[in-house]
Amino acid sequence: MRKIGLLGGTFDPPHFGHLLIAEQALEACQLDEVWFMPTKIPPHKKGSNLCSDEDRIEMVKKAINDHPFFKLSLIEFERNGPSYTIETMKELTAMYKENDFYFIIGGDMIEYLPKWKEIDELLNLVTFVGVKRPGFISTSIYSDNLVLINVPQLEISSRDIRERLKQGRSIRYLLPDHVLAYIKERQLYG
Ligand SMILES: Nc1ncnc2c1ncn2[C@@H]1O[C@H](COP(=O)(O)OP(=O)(O)OP(=O)(O)O)[C@@H](O)[C@H]1O
Ligand SMILES: O=C(O)c1ccc[n+]([C@@H]2O[C@H](COP(=O)([O-])O)[C@@H](O)[C@H]2O)c1
Repeated sequence: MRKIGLLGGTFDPPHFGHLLIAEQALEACQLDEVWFMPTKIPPHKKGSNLCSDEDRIEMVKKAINDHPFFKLSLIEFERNGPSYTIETMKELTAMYKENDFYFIIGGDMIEYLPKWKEIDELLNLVTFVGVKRPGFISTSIYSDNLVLINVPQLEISSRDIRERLKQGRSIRYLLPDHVLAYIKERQLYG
């Protein structure tokens, strides 16, 4: 069996926090690859103004292109409606029977897992990898299907990056240079 990590996210824009947790999960869980999986419509961020699909996809490509084991999955762009993980996992487990899937989530998401669509069925299809974060609970009722890992803390978020850009402040060293150059070239978030 191949062990595949999945990092689902809005990636608006992708940043070093995403790359760090993917790398740490790869190592801690001895994964073969991590697939970055942008959401078409984030299920719990309805109504938010996202960058275009094309820009978010392009930025993820630029963020991961120098890593041999980071890949891009566009599976959620093939469906309409909110990108519920249960629907994605049903498709992925049917398509890749030789893979075991590990879904990586930040510590802020752990306590919201009970609210995810069809969570009990989802837990049969995937193991969650939760990245511990200070200030957020790191225990879960799903301890049988949730691996908790420690990673160095990076207080970087897409929201903060968007805010900084709106205010004309620097975002250097918060995300990869190629992503930064793309944001400037396309005049995103300004
Ligand atoms: N700095 C970070 N440390 C740990 N996990 C993170 C970090 N940033 C994002 N994540 C996790 O990565 C996944 C995808 O995150 P997402 O694309 O929503 O980015 P975000 O920075 O949380 O966005 P926003 O600020 O717009 O809410 C989520 O599971 C989130 O918890
Ligand atoms: O399926 C759900 O109910 C569900 C609820 C909230 C978040 N998710 C997934 O969690 C991942 C991170 O979400 P976000 O909004 O922080 O980018 C992304 O892949 C979402 O599709 C999934």
